[in-house]
Amino acid sequence: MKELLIATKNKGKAEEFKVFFERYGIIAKSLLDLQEDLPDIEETGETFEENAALKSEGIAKILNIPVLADDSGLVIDALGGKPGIYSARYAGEPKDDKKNIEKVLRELGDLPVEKRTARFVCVLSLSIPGNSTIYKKGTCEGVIGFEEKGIHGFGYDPIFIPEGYNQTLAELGPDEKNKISHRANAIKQLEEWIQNQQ
Ligand SMILES: O=c1nc[nH]c2c1ncn2[C@H]1C[C@H](O)[C@@H](COP(=O)(O)OP(=O)(O)OP(=O)(O)O)O1
Ligand SMILES: [Mg+2]
Repeated sequence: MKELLIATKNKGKAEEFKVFFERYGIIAKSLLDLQEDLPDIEETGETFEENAALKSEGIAKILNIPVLADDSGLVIDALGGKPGIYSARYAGEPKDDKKNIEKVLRELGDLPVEKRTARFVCVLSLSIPGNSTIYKKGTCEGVIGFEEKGIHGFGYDPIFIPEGYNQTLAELGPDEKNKISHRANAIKQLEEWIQNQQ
């Protein structure tokens, strides 16, 4: 069975990647699975693509193996696209999902549902030593709810209601989320590459 390293320290993402890649007979390991503690990579880019590449190229260079990275975030129309690439640290350091959610809900206030449109964006970058990095993007459209609901998932899942549903991703749970999420859609784009590896 092949392995692929995902350059993430986010437990929620790592778990989703394990489930996705199992389908292809690939064991997805994250930085949390490694013995050595690799340096934290500063996400100083101005786009999801730049930040993903900083992570995948940075780790691929250190270990000299193929590395996949995920840079993702929540783009809210009424906030001019914020928190966007700043989603993880929207309410400041250290990153805190609960504080980030509270800040978003505070900023949206009682805006009506038709003005609460948003999308999750996921950019995957795959860096194979000696090759140029490839990028795949996935999105998931929805609206921001009025309060936190549900216990599954991570990040902004308790306030994100995907299009066509009336529950948050945190209420829907992993099986449903993994069919429709931005990350699932980005991974579908990677399928062709994966199939060529086997
Ligand atoms: O499916 C998702 N469900 C809920 N929230 C999500 C999702 N996907 C991204 N998000 C939020 C979490 C975090 O606030 C930011 C990602 O920031 P991002 O820098 O890509 O990830 P991170 O710092 O948590 O881990 P790492 O950089 O080690 O991969 O967007
Ligand atoms: Mg990050």
